[in-house]
Amino acid sequence: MHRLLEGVSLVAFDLDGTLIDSVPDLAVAVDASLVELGLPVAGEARVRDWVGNGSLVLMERALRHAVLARSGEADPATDLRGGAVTPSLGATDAIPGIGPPLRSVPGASPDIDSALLARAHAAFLAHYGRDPGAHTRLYPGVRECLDALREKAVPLALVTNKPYAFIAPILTGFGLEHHFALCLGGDSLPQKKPDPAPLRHVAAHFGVAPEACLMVGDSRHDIAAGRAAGFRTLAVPYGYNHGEPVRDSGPDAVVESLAELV
Ligand SMILES: O=C(O)COP(=O)(O)O
Ligand SMILES: [Mg+2]
Repeated sequence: MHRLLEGVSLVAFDLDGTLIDSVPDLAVAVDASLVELGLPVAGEARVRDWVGNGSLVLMERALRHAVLARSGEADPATDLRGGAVTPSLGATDAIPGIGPPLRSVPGASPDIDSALLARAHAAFLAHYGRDPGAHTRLYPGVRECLDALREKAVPLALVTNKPYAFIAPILTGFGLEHHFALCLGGDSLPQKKPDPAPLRHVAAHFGVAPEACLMVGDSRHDIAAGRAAGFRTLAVPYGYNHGEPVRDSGPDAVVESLAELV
């Protein structure tokens, strides 16, 4: 058993990039949505760097990239990875929602019209919802870890920024729907990670002191939320962290596989 688990009465897991490699399905849905809007596709490698702040921000990042790509200014050095999360109203013109050819400085983030973002997000939810687990896989060590924690009778919670509606179909596909006593999606509360509110909610729900709770995740948002909530924090390095090493966020420990936890 990992030292961080000593005295722990509740474990909260992140989902995407921690338990499941969901990017193949997310990328298919992002690209199908972009095609529907007449925009260039993004591809799996880019989508991997955009996951982590929920589906609306994912589509905002995808639109920013598509607008730059369409105007021939997509720049591999452009940092859209953990980029802007506040949609702003932009001019609309040729394609509804996208402004005139961008007078952008390389690396600048174009404004995205809120109506276009709403359309793109609705398209994404429809495409992804068709079969959110089709090409999604559990990471090695995950089942072993969850089964062992269940045997130890440690209550488990799932705290993801993914919309709540997708959690059950994915967990059910892996036969893991009974492992979690509580699941929160990115739309379950007004706040999502890195805000500590979802983790505080989980700790309060089970009546466990934050010091006796462990947050396990793959991104800086999980570690920041865990720390701000007073949880212990454990990171896995194989997931999605906007292309940055999650170690840089200062988790209490890092494990290569969740099997090391138990
Ligand atoms: O939907 C996302 O952006 C990522 O979800 P996660 O919080 O499970 O990593
Ligand atoms: Mg994650």
